[in-house]
Amino acid sequence: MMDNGTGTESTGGAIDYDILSPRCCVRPPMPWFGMDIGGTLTKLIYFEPKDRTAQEAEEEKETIKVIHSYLIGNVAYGKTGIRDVHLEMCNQTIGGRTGSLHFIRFPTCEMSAFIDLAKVKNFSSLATGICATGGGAYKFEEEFKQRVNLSMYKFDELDCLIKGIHYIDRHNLSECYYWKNPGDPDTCEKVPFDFHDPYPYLVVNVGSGVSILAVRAYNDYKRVSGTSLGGGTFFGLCCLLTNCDTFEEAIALASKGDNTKVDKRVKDIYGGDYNRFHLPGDIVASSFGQMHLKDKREQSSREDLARATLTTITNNIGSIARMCAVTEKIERVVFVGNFLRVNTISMKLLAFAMEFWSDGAMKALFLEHEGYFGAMGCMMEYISSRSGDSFSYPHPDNTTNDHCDHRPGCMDPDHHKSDQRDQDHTHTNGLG
Ligand SMILES: Nc1ncnc2c1ncn2[C@@H]1O[C@H](COP(=O)(O)OP(=O)(O)OP(=O)(O)O)[C@@H](O)[C@H]1O
Ligand SMILES: CC(C)(CO)[C@@H](O)C(=O)NCCC(=O)O
Repeated sequence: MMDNGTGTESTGGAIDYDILSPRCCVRPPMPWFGMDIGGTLTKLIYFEPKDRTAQEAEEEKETIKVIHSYLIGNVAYGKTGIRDVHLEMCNQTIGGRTGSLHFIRFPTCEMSAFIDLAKVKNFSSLATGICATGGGAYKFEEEFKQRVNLSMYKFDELDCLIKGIHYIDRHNLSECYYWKNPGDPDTCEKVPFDFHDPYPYLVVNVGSGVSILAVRAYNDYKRVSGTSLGGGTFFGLCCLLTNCDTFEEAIALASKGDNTKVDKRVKDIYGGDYNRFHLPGDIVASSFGQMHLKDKREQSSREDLARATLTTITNNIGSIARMCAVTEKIERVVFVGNFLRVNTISMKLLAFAMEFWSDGAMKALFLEHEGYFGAMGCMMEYISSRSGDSFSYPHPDNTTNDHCDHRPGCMDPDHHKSDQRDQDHTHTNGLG
């Protein structure tokens, strides 16, 4: 039997709830995390409750205090863990508790150090398990069990992705944006986009690999395609070609490079435009198409190679996304995933390509929390699954800040009883 941090004891895999505290009676005990263990990066969201009474704060277990001050007192953890402070979301009401969401990431190859940390911080005295999504939730399940006696509460990564997008978009007014005039460096600007009525839309999740989903309603999506040429390919090829070490370095190199020294453009082949099929001379006809020539190889710098790699991967993703959008008859395409982190080059390229190749019919949209939606959805799934129903995840159409008479981001069940009925109705063939 294990103490689960609520003052009750759990008798198996499931977490018990403190029935003595009405505020906690149907909610999992703190701390609340959502974790997305991806092929390259692990994303961790931590919910920091801000509504504790003085007595609750005092009675809080020492382990919770230690974990809390470690996470909130730092912005860097070890050599590679980072808290993205600029993404923090304050005044969020989730599962009846109000607090802040903190966004943390570290390379998945450091999972062993993370497990060590969970051991040192005595996490298993608080909970019998950890909720996780992404491939790593499966891959590392055994290791978590063996080394820290924590079970994995696993949730599907694409369910979590969609749920996370819906949650964060509804609770951060400036989440969604597009690039206006993406082809013109002088006038190009980031413009907020009202994603209030989003359906249907395509999600292109550019992580290590790429998954493309068509989302037709709150509880209706399918994975329509994918490609293994994703963010991992860019980063991997860039390391090989330029000997860079970090993603940030790869992007910095690309920002100073010129892909036309590496690629073959239409005008390198035609001497100008290929008018009959409306192919302007400036577009890439063949990625890396000049690199069979020794002198061109010698003239191309690390920066040029990084830029060409970024352009190649980005254009390929844009092209597949556009074909999926045509097939699915969808005009709004939302690009997410950490490949887009600090990567305005790719965002503008995608925005330009989508507009150009669709004659202005399609729009590329972007979200500020880029790679964190899976982890967010995971936290939502966890809270709703552990509370025995889905009260904490009401239908988003009824929970926008506009519709809620209560606090922004309010997800208090008492405030949304009628929303709940809507959701119960629609959830039967839901995402899960
Ligand atoms: N600090 C970073 N370290 C490594 N890669 C980074 C970093 N920042 C951005 N990236 C890019 O983000 C990609 C990973 O994105 P993301 O975290 O969305 O995917 P993932 O969950 O690891 O992968 P998958 O979903 O395919 O399992 C990397 O392949 C790289 O292109
Ligand atoms: C395998 C996943 C889903 C892991 O997140 C992702 O990396 C992906 O969608 N890769 C592309 C696989 C494909 O070729 O469809």
